[in-house]
Amino acid sequence: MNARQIWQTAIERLQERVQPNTFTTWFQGTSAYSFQDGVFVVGVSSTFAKTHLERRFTSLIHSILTEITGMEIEVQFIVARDRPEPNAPSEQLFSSPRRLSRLNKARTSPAQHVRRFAESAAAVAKKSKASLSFQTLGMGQKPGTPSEDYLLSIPPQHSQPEGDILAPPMAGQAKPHPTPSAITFGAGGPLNQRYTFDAFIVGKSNQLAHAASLAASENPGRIYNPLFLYGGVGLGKTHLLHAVGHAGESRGLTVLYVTSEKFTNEIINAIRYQKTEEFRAKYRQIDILLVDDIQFIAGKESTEEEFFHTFNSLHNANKQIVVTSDRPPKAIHSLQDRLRSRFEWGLLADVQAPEYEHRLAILRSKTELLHFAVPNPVVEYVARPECSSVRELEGALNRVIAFATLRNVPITEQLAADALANIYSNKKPVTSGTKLSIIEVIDGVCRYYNVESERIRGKQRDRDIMWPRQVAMYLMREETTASLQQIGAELGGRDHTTVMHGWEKVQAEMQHNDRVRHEIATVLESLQSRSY
Ligand SMILES: Nc1ncnc2c1ncn2[C@@H]1O[C@H](COP(=O)(O)OP(=O)(O)OP(=O)(O)O)[C@@H](O)[C@H]1O
Repeated sequence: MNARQIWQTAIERLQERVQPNTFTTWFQGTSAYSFQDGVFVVGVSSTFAKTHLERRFTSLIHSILTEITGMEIEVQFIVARDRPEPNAPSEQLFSSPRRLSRLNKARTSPAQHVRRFAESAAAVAKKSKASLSFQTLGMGQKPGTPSEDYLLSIPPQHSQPEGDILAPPMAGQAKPHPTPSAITFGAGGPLNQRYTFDAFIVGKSNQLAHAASLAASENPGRIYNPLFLYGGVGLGKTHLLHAVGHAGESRGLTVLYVTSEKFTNEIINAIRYQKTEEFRAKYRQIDILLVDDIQFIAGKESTEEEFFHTFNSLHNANKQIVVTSDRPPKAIHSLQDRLRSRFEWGLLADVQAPEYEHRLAILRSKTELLHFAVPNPVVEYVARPECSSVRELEGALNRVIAFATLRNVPITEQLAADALANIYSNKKPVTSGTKLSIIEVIDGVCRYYNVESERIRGKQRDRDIMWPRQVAMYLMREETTASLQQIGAELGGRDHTTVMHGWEKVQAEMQHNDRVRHEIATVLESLQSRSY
């Protein structure tokens, strides 16, 4: 793997671990600058971005790069315009046998691996799709006392295959021009082996989604087509999507799983290199199309257009379509009506946060899968209400087990309390930064745009006040713990859908406009520097 490929993989993992808008703000426009002698240099577009990335994301990037390469990596950032010839040395890095052997020597020792896992566990505990797998403990293992083999057997994270997503170019630099032949429309993402129906624990919160997914997998294209699964983060939508895929594959059907980002990138490249026919051929020969996070195609005209035609052609041929989203179609405001109505055509099934008993059942099943004897009081402790997403629950459990392993002590409630002290207190995880209050956001936005808070809260709809108001909505949703309703109430009694619309407007602008991205980052920076 050269530096660009490593960064491409890292970017995909970062996208899974940070909020979409955080990703857009801070990681779009970054690139692999160089990778030499264990030092990975990330090219960024401004000194401001460099400072912010260094402060907030160094440890996350470090742990992801270490996962990908299997080596301890030092991360540095450089404002890309400082040096004009990025990547030149890095391309040869892994092709040189001498370098390879040097790097192999630098490979992480088991002890380092254990330490690193413990360090990164805190970061991934809150939001991680890490698929850790664990070897069965040896016979005679004392219950509740995990062996170190457990940690040493942690494989690198489930990685996406090399896709056709190009590493994003640095700001101000010409986009890389792959030759058309370099663009491939291969298979979609791989299905995660762990995400099966058998491993999915059904409770009240996901009963409908589970039953519908099972039915769709047993009668693909015949009932519930499309199947639209929606709900909050980490609640099992992707798991169900993959489970449908596994069931389809086991019947010999052609299954394609794709994230909407990958779908979008394929379309962009297909249009750019006149490969739309190839693109269409690929998508129209499949039996089951699984698209994750469909909400991200909203507002992307060509992607929506192409998806619309793909949808129609598959649906007409009775091929199964299953999509996931973080919200129902009617709440995806910038989605074309014709797509919205097609999504509503089949079955909409939501997944909610699991209630306490359901969380207990999920945790018990996870401990069984991990072959770990975790005492009941500890399972009950981990199932505490603070962990409302299953991903968080998994992270918390992994962390408790890692703590016990590292210290070579039994898993007790006290140990769980120690392991989860940061997570189960009100502190936010390192990568999320400190949460702001909605008043701080209003004050900061007013200061930045030089407008009075009464106007932000008022009824005026002039352009000069609409934008700051929408920025306030966006930042309140992202940077505070307030609900949409609370934000609306604070902003002069507005409806939660208006807040959602404001958030989407800013989000969409940030995706297409560097200047806006920078502007929002600056407002946020000013807010955070005052709140520390
Ligand atoms: N009911 C369940 N039983 C067992 N495991 C579950 C269940 N729900 C979720 N999980 C596990 O929780 C983790 C997160 O689930 P998943 O990635 O499917 O969430 P998601 O809803 O797609 O989240 P996002 O919107 O962030 O993509 C996965 O490891 C998954 O296996």
